[in-house]
Amino acid sequence: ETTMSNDDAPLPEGWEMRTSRSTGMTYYLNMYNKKSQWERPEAPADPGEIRCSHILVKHAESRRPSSWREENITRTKEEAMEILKGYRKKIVANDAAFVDLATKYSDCSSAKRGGDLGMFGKGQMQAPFEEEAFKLKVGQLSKPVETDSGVHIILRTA
Ligand SMILES: O=C(N[C@H](Cc1nc2ccccc2[nH]1)C(=O)O)c1cc2ccccc2s1
Repeated sequence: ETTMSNDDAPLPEGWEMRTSRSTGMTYYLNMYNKKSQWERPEAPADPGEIRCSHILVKHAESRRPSSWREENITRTKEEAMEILKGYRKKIVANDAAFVDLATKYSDCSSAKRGGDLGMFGKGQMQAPFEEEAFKLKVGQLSKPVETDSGVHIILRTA
């Protein structure tokens, strides 16, 4: 064995270890695209597409300062950030469910789907949103993210 093999370390996200039925050799399966490789992966598998929900709080400088819940949104960006941090605190403290706050308060039309945006790949969402979303592990909640639409918190669901 020339290189140090860390077979007991956990595999990076999105990979699973398999044993070849014919040779008994260990190989690695990318759970997103079902491709296999002999080499132990060093980095998370590229998910290609992920699924997220979000809570958006718009403000006066939002690209479209209007939503299903408020025809003319006048709060400042700072106020929007404070409101959103309040929601994040409740979710983290388990005082409120993400989906309930999204349904009641998100200024995105996805509020009707509990904040769910469905599956998306790179190049579909505004860059700051995409950048933060693709960093998240499944089940992880982002810090507040600013886009031209307003201020968001993102929950990766798949
Ligand atoms: O862009 C949308 N809605 C905008 C607000 C908004 N801006 C966003 C920017 C990034 C990610 C989600 C975002 N939602 C609006 O309602 O003014 C979307 C609504 C929905 C609804 C269902 C699935 C995807 C989407 S994307």
